[in-house]
Amino acid sequence: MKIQNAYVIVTSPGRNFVTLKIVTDEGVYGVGDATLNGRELSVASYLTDHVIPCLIGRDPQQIEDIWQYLYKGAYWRRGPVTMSAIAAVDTALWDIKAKLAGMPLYQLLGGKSRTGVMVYAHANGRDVAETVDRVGEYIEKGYKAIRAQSGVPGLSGVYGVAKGKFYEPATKGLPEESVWSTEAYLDFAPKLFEAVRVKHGMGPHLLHDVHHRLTPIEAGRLGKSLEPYRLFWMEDPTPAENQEAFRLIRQHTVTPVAVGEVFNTIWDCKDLIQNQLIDYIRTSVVHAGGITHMRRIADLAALYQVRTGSHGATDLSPICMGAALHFDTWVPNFGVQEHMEHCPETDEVFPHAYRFEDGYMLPGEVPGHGVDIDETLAAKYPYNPAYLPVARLADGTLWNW
Ligand SMILES: O=C(O)C(=O)C[C@H](O)[C@H](O)CO
Ligand SMILES: [Mg+2]
Repeated sequence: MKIQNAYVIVTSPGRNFVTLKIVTDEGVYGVGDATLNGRELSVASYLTDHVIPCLIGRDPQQIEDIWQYLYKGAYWRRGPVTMSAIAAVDTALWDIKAKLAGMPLYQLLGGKSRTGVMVYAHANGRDVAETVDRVGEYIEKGYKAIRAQSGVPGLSGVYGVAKGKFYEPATKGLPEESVWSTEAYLDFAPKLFEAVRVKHGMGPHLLHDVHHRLTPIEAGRLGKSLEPYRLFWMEDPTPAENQEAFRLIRQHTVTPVAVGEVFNTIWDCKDLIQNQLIDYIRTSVVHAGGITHMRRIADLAALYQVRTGSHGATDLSPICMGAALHFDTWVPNFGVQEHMEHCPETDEVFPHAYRFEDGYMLPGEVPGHGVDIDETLAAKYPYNPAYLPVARLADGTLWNW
């Protein structure tokens, strides 16, 4: 069997997505997500101009060899563009292999380790009252785990707070700018979680994303101040380039820490995991080299009782979500999966077998990862350039968004 054709589909049904389709000479095909929010066309070009010519004629069943060929063979290793491109190839090849086997992907990975994948929803509001209400709505829908984000008094355009029905940080035109104040946020965050616990009790798992905005000692203070509200995790409390920083956070708080949505390889998280500086690893199928590499990360994490909590915002396409749900169904050290609902246009372009049931998601039983792309419909939504925002302090200093 040979790879006969491969091509990239860029579409924007509600937001931009990049998809790789690999077609074999026996007619079986697979699809992989290659979306890198705000930098989409760089991955599309990396695939079209540099990767696809190397794929034609290869045996699509040699997933490991193709992964190694693309990783080692480029000489230039790692990075979000490279690893998203490799991820797209890898996801499409696993899709093909599972279709050939006539099995849902989780079976090929080793079968079910659980009956359903616990997912967390995004409750966000402009203020405490609205966020508390949103949490209530998700509890009503059956979610067992809910991330709470709220507007902070005195700050406009805080990360995680929706302008419309669907939260989407990327905007058309040049990057939007917002002003950040750590002081205002640190005073406010414990009040938000106190209000959520007072209204909804200690039952639901609560999560919170700090989105890389604090220094290590500030993160320690935040974690300590949130301890009474027993968070499931505090996410990205500080940028993770300097991994020693997490030791300092650990010295001050037992609030669990989740990191990794911007990581691309096992090398980005090796020290954090081996030194037990985090509790959840948030790497995703699309940004960390596909199923093949995610397995390596999860196996390393398992040695240190670090569990998975994969990134699953709306800029990760339904194809990534489908592949992630098969992975989550198998992976022994699963923690939780992020789930942000896609808009109806996105769902229509990417027909999928996965579904939500009472707080859990199920990957479906169709052979492959169970997600396809309707190319005719996709062609109706041309690429729409958009950027992620940037944040500045009140004096204009560029900060972490
Ligand atoms: O979902 C999350 O936890 C995020 O932090 C979302 C990111 O900001 C988003 O995926 C960036 O494209
Ligand atoms: Mg995040």
